[in-house]
Amino acid sequence: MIEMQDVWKQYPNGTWALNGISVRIGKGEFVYVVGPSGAGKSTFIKLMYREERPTKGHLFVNGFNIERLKDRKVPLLRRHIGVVFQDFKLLPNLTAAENVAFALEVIGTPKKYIRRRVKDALEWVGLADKADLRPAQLSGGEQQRIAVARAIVNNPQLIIADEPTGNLDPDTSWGIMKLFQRINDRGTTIVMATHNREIVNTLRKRVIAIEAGCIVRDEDKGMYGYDD
Ligand SMILES: Nc1ncnc2c1ncn2[C@@H]1O[C@H](COP(=O)(O)OP(=O)(O)OP(=O)(O)O)[C@@H](O)[C@H]1O
Repeated sequence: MIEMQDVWKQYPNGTWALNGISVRIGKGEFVYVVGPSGAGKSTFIKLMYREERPTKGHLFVNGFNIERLKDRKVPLLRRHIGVVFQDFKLLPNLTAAENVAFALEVIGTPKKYIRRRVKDALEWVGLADKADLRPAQLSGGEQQRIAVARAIVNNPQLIIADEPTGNLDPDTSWGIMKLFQRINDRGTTIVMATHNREIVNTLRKRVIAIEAGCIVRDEDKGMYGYDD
């Protein structure tokens, strides 16, 4: 599903964020990406949905060769990937339902399918009754549930999450993790960067630790392993 072969990433200002990453993540895996601030976790994740391009090395995601992927083909890649962010990134002027629908509109889903699928996704995250509210009228946890609905509405093979519980209190965070667990139970691969020690040490999964742009640990049912 994801294969990185000696991937390096340098930003235009000269910073090397990744220094030779090789890793394979199989279909249906649930992987936490951990490491100190500035270690390269977000960069690692951004390469997977072609938000950033590798400077050197080979990277394949869902059968797409990311280094060779033309800009106009990026939507084809993203059709099979759902992304969840720390700050939700919902569009403020759209309702919850419209935010979820937008993800289908941009990939050209026929209108007649959109309404049903949005309704199913909102029911799935338990927020069918908030469909007509705007993000500002929702709690942080509810906004993140809407973001999860948006990520899964197209039934992607891969969910990428960058600190999805970073802005949430512990109880709300566990609610979001239950959703991720259910998504993974359906066979969807999950890659999640996190600083949440309690979640990593309780809901045990594969742990990839990145430090200074290198993978320093890769364990099945691993632990968080940092004091921050
Ligand atoms: N757009 C950018 N331009 C220049 N440097 C960047 C850019 N994005 C990230 N970096 C640098 O690349 C390195 C890795 O950053 P990255 O955001 O991947 O780390 P991180 O592990 O996700 O950190 P955090 O846990 O704080 O989110 C850092 O030194 C950072 O300053």
